[in-house]
Amino acid sequence: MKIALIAHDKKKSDLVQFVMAYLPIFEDHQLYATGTTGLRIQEASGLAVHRFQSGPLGGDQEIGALIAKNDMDMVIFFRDPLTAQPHEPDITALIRLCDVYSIPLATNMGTAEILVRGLERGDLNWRNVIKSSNE
Ligand SMILES: O=C(CO)COP(=O)(O)O
Repeated sequence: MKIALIAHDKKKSDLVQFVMAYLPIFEDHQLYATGTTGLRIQEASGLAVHRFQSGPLGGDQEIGALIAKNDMDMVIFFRDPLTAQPHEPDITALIRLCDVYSIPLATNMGTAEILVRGLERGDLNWRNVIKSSNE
């Protein structure tokens, strides 16, 4: 599965810890991230992460483009709800696209735990069915 990992600055350490906690699961999947988040995850975990632009420079939109092509299976986006972001429209657009394409989206660690455990159990295998029917 293709998983997008994104975190705002005050949530980056949480996301890195989350990835480390579930390393054996994340190792089995293709990881994508916005620029700075991806760098932090790569440095901490040694995992290969495809990095897009930093969020304020268009990274959220690049991930959104993959979602619009139904080419992203899960988004884990640790948002900071207490800090204004200069690229708020991009963030809203990314979340909207997840809803348009029914892409599982976690915006906090509590939901991310459920998604990742579900991923391990095979709860997201329906994504393979959708992708093969689109080919
Ligand atoms: O701003 C972001 C998401 O909206 C994250 O971008 P960075 O991972 O580059 O900090």
